[in-house]
This record gives sequence, structure tokens and C-alpha cells, in this order.
Amino acid sequence: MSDRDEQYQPSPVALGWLKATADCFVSLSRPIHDVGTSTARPPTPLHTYPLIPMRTETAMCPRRRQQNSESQAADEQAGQDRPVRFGILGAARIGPNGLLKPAQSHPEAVVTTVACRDAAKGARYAKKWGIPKTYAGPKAYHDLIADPEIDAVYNPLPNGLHYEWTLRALEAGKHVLLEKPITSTAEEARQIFALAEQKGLVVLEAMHSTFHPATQRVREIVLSGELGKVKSADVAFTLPAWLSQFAFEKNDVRFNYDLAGGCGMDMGVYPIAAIRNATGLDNAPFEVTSATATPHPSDPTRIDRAMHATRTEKVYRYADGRDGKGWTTYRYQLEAFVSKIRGRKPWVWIDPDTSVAVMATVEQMYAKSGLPPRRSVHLAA
Ligand SMILES: NC(=O)C1=CN([C@@H]2O[C@H](COP(=O)(O)OP(=O)(O)OC[C@H]3O[C@@H](n4cnc5c(N)ncnc54)[C@H](OP(=O)(O)O)[C@@H]3O)[C@@H](O)[C@H]2O)C=CC1
Ligand SMILES: O=C1OC[C@@H](O)[C@H](O)[C@H]1O
Repeated sequence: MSDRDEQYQPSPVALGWLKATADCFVSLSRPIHDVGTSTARPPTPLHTYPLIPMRTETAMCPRRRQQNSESQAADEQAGQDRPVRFGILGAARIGPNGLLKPAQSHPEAVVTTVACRDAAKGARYAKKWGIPKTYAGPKAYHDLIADPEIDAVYNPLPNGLHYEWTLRALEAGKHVLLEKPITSTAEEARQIFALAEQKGLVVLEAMHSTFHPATQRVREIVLSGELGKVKSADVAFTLPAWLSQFAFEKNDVRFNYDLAGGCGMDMGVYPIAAIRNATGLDNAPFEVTSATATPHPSDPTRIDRAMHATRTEKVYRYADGRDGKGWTTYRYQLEAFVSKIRGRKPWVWIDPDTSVAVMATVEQMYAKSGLPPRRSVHLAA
């Protein structure tokens, strides 16, 4: 086993995630006996970046000194000499896992601000997570987006608000880490990426599962052809009903049609993204030939709940015994997002066309199932 191999051995944590949430079953023409080890090199939780770029200023000639102070000024202007400053739109439940905890171990990311419509809730959230600045009230989201001391916005609003608030953030010159599902329609996703490109800003759909090394390893194995050609693929994401009642409130945003809820939106995007990723069909048009929705009792003609399939996967371990101490998918995702903002090449990236393609598949799924299309909404404030 080479040094490179030791860097990466998928962990049981990763496979636990795959088993519990998104089983990806790719049927290959040869049986899986031994899938080998990764040739790719994911970022390791052990590496660090210098926070402040090192500058040595010994006896410089005046010309050099001038150039140096110019480039220093440019760096400062671009904010390259300090961490990316994040603001969160809404005191959302996903905030801690999605950004706050990953940022604690990322030397180039800091969450400085949260905006919450309710002042007391916002203050509790800020205190609990050590966020120095809070905006509250009906203009809170506007205030956060207009804040010149924020470089990137994390948008974990309900699905139906993803589109509007991401466009607003981009218009204000902020990079956006945007929760899944990216938007309510594929066309909205296209518009978001078009605006980001026009403004030279980074938008990433927070499809965190894509960023785990185990996910990338599955892709690598399948695409290498070492196990033969793909014959079929079967992916499912399930949440046990007994857990659902603890995880979600009765009026949860997931079950709210007016906020673009529904299981296909909330959980369906993961299997669609996983199957695209594992088979390398990232942006290929998929034809949804049939879809059947199980109605949700709260809104049976518009909201769907889940069906599921299961699959057991082989268990992998870190060669160096780092079991359980590796990064979460969200942390790998933040690594990629910050790298992109800083002009480095992220180890894994989600192509805008892939996010659009996933959304197009979701749209087709709803159309085939007979449920109405999801729509984005505008916040009154
Ligand atoms: N990547 C992942 O693993 C996960 C991603 N998600 C995604 O994150 C998003 C939010 O999910 P979750 O954190 O569970 O949701 P929450 O209900 O906890 O948070 C949503 C936030 O949206 C704000 N909001 C603004 N307008 C409304 C409105 N009309 N009704 C309700 N809330 C509103 C609220 O902010 P305020 O504080 O201002 O009241 C609230 O905190 C979804 O898009 C979901 O798909 C969710 C869970 C996991
Ligand atoms: O990862 C997740 O797990 C449960 C879902 O309801 C949630 O929104 C999703 O992103």
C-alpha cells in the first residue's frame, strides 16, 4: 500500500451514512470482490492553511517595496488575507451541521452574522454558536445581504425561498452556499448560475453527500471500469417513520407546498445526485419514465412522502485508525467552497449543469407522479 493509499480509506462513518440515508446500488457486470483503494487524494482533516500569508520584508529596493505594498493592498482589497466571512440567512436547524461546525475547523472560514426574523430566537442561536453579529426583524435578511463585512452567504431558507434570496445575495456581490434542493425549478437554477458567472461569484449547491471521499471513491471504482460496465443502478434515501416524528415538526417546511416542500424535493435530490455522480452521468438528460407519489396526509394532493429500498455495503476503515474522527460531508463541502472562492481548484466540485440536471429530474418526477410543480415564493418583507 502506498503513502497515498494510506491517506484515504473510506471510514465506517461514511458507510454508515450511505446505509442510513442514501443507498447507492450500482449493478456491474463483474462481481465486487475487492474494490481496491483510491487513487484520488481528498483533502485531509489533518492539513492546515496559514491564516496570514507570510511576507518577508528585509532589505528591499524601493521599486520592490512599492510593488509589494501594491500587491498587499490588492490582497487586502480582495480579502485574501483574512478568512471568508459568512452570514447565515435564518436561524435554521441545518445551520450547525451545514456550516457552523465545519467552520470551526476551517482556518479560512468564519461565521460572523446570522439574520433571524425573530430577535429572541436569533439571539439564542447567536449565543449558542458564538456568532458575533445578529440582524433581527422583518428587514433582517436584507440587512445581512447588504452588510459589507460579509463575503459569503449561507442560504438554508425553505426551498421556495432559495431562488429569490440567492439572487439577492449575488446582486449584493456575495458568494452563496445554497442548501439543497437548489431551487424550485431547473430554469431558476440556470438563472442563478448565469448571474453568478456574470458577477464572478461562486455559487455551490450544498449537496454535501457528493463531497465525501467515499462518494468519490464509488464514482472512481465505477468509472474505472475495473468491475465491468454498469448494468443498472438503484438508489434510495429513507428515513424511518418512527424517527420522522422526532425529526420534523407537524408544520415542518418540508411538508409545506407553499414553500416548495415535498419528499421529492427534500430527500429525492440526494438519490438523483448520487446516481448521476456514481455513474458519471452528471449532466446527462434523464428521462423519468414513471413516478409514483405516496401522498402525505397533511396535504395529499400536493405533498409526497417517501418510499424506500435498502442495500448493505462493504465496510471500509481508515488505514491510520482515524475512525470517527474524519470530516463530515459538510466539512468537505466547506473545504471545496472556500477553495473555489480563493481561486484554488477544489478537490471535488458540483458543476452548475449537474445541479440544473438534478432539478430538471425532480421536475419531471413531480410531473410524472401527477403532483403539481413546485414554485418559489417571495417573502413579504
Ligand atoms: N444539507 C442537509 O443535510 C440539509 C439541508 N436542509 C435544507 O435546508 C433548508 C432548511 O431546512 P431546515 O434547517 O430543516 O429548516 P428550518 O425550518 O429549521 O429553517 C428554515 C429557516 O428559514 C427561515 N424562514 C424564512 N421564511 C420562512 C417561512 N415562511 N417559514 C419557515 N421558515 C422560514 C427561518 O428563519 P428565521 O430564523 O428567520 O425564522 C428558519 O430558521 C431546506 O432547504 C432543506 O432542504 C435541511 C436539512 C438538512
Ligand atoms: O439530509 C437530510 O436528511 C433529512 C432531510 O429531511 C433533510 O432535509 C436532508 O437534507
